[in-house]
Amino acid sequence: VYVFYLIPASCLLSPYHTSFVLQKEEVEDNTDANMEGALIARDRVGVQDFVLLDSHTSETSFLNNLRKRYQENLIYTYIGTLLVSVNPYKELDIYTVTQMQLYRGVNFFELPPHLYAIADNAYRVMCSEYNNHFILISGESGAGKTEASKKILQYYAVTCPTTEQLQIVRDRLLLSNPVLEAFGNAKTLRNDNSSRFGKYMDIQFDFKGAPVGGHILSYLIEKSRVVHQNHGERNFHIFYQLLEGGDKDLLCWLGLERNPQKYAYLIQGRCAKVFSINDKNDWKIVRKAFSIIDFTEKDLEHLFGIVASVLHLGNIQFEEDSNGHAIIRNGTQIKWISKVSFPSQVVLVLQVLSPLNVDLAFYARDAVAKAIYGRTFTWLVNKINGSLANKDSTRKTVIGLLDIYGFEVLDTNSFEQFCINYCNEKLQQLLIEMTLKAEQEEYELEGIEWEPIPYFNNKIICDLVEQKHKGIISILDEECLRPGEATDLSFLEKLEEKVGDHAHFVTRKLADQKTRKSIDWVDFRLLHYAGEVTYFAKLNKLFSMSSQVATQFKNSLMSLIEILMSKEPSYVRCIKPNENKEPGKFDDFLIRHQVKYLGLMEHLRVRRAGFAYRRKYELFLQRYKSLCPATWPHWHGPAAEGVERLIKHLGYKPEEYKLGRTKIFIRFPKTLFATEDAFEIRKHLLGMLEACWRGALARKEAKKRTWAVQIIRKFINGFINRKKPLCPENIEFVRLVQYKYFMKLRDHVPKNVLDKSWLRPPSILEETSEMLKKICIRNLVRKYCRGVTAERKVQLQQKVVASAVFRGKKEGYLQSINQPFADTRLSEYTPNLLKGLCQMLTPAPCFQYATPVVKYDRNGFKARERLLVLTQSSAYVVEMAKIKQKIDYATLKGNGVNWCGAFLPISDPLTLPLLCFQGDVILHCEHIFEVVSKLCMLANKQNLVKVVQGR
Ligand SMILES: Nc1ncnc2c1ncn2[C@@H]1O[C@H](COP(=O)(O)OP(=O)(O)OP(=O)(O)O)[C@@H](O)[C@H]1O
Repeated sequence: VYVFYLIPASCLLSPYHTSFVLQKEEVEDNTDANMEGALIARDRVGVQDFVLLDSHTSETSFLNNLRKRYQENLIYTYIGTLLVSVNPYKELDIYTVTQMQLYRGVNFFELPPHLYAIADNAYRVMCSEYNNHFILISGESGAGKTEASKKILQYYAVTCPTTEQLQIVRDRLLLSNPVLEAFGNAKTLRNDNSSRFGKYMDIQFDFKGAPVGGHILSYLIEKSRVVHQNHGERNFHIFYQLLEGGDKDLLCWLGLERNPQKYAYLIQGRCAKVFSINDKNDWKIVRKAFSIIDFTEKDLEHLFGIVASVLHLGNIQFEEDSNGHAIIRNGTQIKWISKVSFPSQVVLVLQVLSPLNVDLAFYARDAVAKAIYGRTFTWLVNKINGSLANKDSTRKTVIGLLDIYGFEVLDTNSFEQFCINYCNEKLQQLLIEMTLKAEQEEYELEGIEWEPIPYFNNKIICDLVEQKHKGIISILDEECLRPGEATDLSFLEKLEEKVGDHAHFVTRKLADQKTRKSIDWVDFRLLHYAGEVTYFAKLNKLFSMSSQVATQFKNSLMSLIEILMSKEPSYVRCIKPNENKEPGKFDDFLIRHQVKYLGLMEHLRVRRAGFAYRRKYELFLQRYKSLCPATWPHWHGPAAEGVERLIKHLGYKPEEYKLGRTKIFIRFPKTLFATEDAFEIRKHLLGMLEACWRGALARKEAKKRTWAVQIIRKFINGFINRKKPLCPENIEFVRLVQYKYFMKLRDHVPKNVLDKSWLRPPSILEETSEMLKKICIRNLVRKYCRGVTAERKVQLQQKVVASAVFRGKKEGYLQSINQPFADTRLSEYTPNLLKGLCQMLTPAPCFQYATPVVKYDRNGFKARERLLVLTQSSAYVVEMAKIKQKIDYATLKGNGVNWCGAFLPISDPLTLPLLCFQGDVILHCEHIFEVVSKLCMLANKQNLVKVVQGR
């Protein structure tokens, strides 16, 4: 089938050939096309893109569409180029390598929504425009963010070009995940493998689009989990993995016991066995991953030493001495800590005697444990970055994957929720700016007048949180740094004083009568873009630390936003369908809540405010051209004009669309749906006609020649044999005939150069078939020539010369064809002569060939035994060791070597071949075809040979 590409462009001018090329594509992608067809057919549930929902978009219709699709296992839906994903909580067969190949390099909207389409689109644009991208994946805990980012990474690992060397990078990128998950993930009530940190990962690609390196940034690891876990939750996985999977010697060296129940930091949540977690197995995976991402045994010794130190720290108990100061009750843990963490010098912190009371001593112990773990996590990320780093300084493009906690609203929202929600507020702001910017840029690019889009800009809330001197974080800083004691009330008062008149800030004092009851005296409420959240502003000893963390977090968020701003965005919004991790259960209330907090309605409004649908003219025309006689089957002018004719024919009203430079913009989904419906009906009718035709053929085979069959056959034959397609329906049949022929031809192409068979084409394909035949034969000949050995090539060259000299001129030539020419005939020479020859040819004048001959005198009667020796430049007639005659090839002129069968010296003279040099030297030899061919080749004078027949 690939041979079809060899057809010269000029052939494509005829409509037949154009449709043949289209047909070819269908043939070539047959399997995928079928699969694609099946997929599309399956995905006719609701709308694949929310922008196509009925114009009065409500949260309810949004939810209905999401539910309808979810119940059919269609977990992905677009809002324009944003992907909404609902966690299926079960394995779906949509992540296979075949699926990856299906989405690879395919236009974004051509296939049903999928993560792979998002990944592929970012990758393709990156490769073609050589720019940077990021994919922002957000959603609440358990919604499927981490799974999504892993699937995208796998997609790149499978579909991007790679070399053996690059496979190491690829493996490191993939295997950094289990290590980070071991140290940064934990079982929570909402998710058995919950990421307790925000992650941004850059994948770097070289100019060929191969992944060559990476870099990870981590945000806000939840350190508090190290010392405390809520009921039913666990500490970070690594602690359990080490205890369950670590071998006996390692645990012994670390002073650890296998039973997690022995460690105070591991039993806070009283979490029973988790069935979805296999710590022992995960330990093996993590250990293997460590070796691939370049961790040495020394690194691991330090790392596990620190993990063990944290566990020992948690078991330290204090008691009061006579001065009311805390003293350590039992020194065992300290000894172990000093042993296993010695290389990291963690122990120094603890060995300082500190005059604290018991409460503060416990607090300090936990603070140290958290700090150690936090720093270890940062070290781990840096170390992984070292192994992913690409040292080569050539320019790379990147795709960043941002897996970050979504908006969080709990019963009690503390400082942590404040940071998380602030982060989401910033990311929403980024999304608005980038979407609107992109929208505006597209309008400008397309030459369409900018229409203001009504939307809520959440910049006002971001400012409320982060503005210098006036924002909540600055006020928190000031309050903690000022002299005197800061309390929750003094902080709240400061807030009321500085931001009290802000429309998105409320406290109990500022609230109206109705809302006052719902806010406590120590609370403040922010009206986020996604909804209201009431924060608990209780100040405690941790507060001053929170202030530093908030500022740090603000700064790292600013630099993250800067990183993202320089890249092209793609968005994935993950939704958790129910609280019980149950497949198939769609909890309306919970999902409505997320739709709101993920800002999906807001995004939809922004996306729909202008035009619901836009598509390149070529693609639009390609899909709908069959709906207008002027554009079907082929439109030969510019696509934009074709689309104009098409929509005029379809009766589009001016307010329903706009025509840009390269795209058509359709304002309302209903306009598009009407077009799509018409297209479907048309396709259906064509399908029926085709089925009818196929049925007729089948009946023909069964020899049931009914009246209907005959009519249809007549009809088909009529236009197949006609040179021009008359109407759109005809062309469908022509394409079918072409398809059938090419499919059959594919199985019947000649297998070798001697195979002369060729499938007879229908008359409309004669010209194409002739070209294909020529191409095919040329290819077979080329293939044959490539398989010829050097020796065989020399033989063939000699045979070609022999043919040129003797074919049709000399009897016996045809019989000799299959006898190979010898390299030389010296073996037939007598030993005495051979000896003489060796003497004579010292030094050798580039000896090429020798054969015994019989020399006759000019009268042709006296015969003498001689040797004919051919060298590079001359022929010698040799007797014993004496050169009797030397004939330079250069001296041979017209009729230089004549052939004659005239002499009759020996028993059956008519068959005896004689060689005559310019009439002077007359030789008789057995292998005349061989001798003359070699002579001609050496003398390079094949045209001087004359074959003389008769006397
Ligand atoms: N596409 C999917 N197919 C099948 N199961 C999935 C898919 N996405 C998520 N899950 C299931 O849901 C669980 C939670 O997903 P995941 O850990 O990705 O959530 P998350 O949004 O990253 O949560 P967190 O914020 O707590 O880290 C997974 O362990 C897996 O069992």
